[in-house]
Amino acid sequence: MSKTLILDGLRVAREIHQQTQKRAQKLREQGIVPCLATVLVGDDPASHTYVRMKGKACEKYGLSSIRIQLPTETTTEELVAKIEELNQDERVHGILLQHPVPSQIDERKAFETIALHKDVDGVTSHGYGEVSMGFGEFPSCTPAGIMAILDYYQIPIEGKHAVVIGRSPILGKPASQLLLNRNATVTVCHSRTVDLANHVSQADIIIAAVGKPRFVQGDWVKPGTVIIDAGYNKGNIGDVDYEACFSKASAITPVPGGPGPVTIAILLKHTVDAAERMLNRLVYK
Ligand SMILES: Nc1nc(=O)c2c([nH]1)NC[C@@H]1CN(c3ccc(C(=O)N[C@@H](CCC(=O)O)C(=O)O)cc3)C=[N+]21
Repeated sequence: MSKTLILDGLRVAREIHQQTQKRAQKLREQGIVPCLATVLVGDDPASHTYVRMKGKACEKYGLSSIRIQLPTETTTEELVAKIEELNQDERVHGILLQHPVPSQIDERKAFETIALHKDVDGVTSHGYGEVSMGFGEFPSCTPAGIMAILDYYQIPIEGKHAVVIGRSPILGKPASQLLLNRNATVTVCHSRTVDLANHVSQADIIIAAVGKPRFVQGDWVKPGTVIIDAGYNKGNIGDVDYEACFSKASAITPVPGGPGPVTIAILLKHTVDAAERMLNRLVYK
């Protein structure tokens, strides 16, 4: 068997960040500081870590960020009001509401409140719909990051059979749409799928987005498959049994160091995209 290629998310992220940093610098010279607002409800430690990483990345690459921290007992109405305020705030170009929110909150309703032009995280149904139709500007960040990894390593997508495991609104479902728009043949598997292993064994590309540690087994995988592990379980463990799948795959993302860092790079890129668009509206209006 030939050697397995490790798809290095840090390398892909670095390249995206370099471009973002240049564009952010240009914007600053024109008097606009691209700004991401992050909203975190409650005190889940993992969510705190992710949000902190997003804020730090903004700082490092020349964006500003506003961090909104709301208590665990926040109501849907309070969260919606906060998001509406950020929609109105002209300094803010992108809004990220960290998923998951505490269970008393209607998360969908909160997501839907985000103004489309600030939905850099691709969580609104409007944004998702546009992305699915093939003209959306801000696909959700992990799916966009997955595509960036495949493209960076020039992995062919057209005509390939992609099996997406998971159908969540900001990961599996939009990932399947992006792959479909690139002319992959897409199978979407989920918790009610019958004979999952059989579906997975027919994949040329596997996107693991289930949220179960080391779920995808080596003996499900056809030799030569490209494996993208988009899982982020406790302790930085992916959704793929890495050791067992590595020997079968032609290429595989590690966790950490796979789609995670690229997700953040895409989020910042989208924020700069949104800021550039606001500037263009000011100039050409
Ligand atoms: N509205 C919303 N949008 C999201 O994009 C979103 C979200 N909610 N909720 C949680 C998930 C998870 N997520 C990750 C981002 C970066 C890493 C990442 O960079 N991980 C590093 C390691 C992290 C560490 O060092 O602790 C890596 O994989 O190499 C992981 C996971 C974004 N998410």
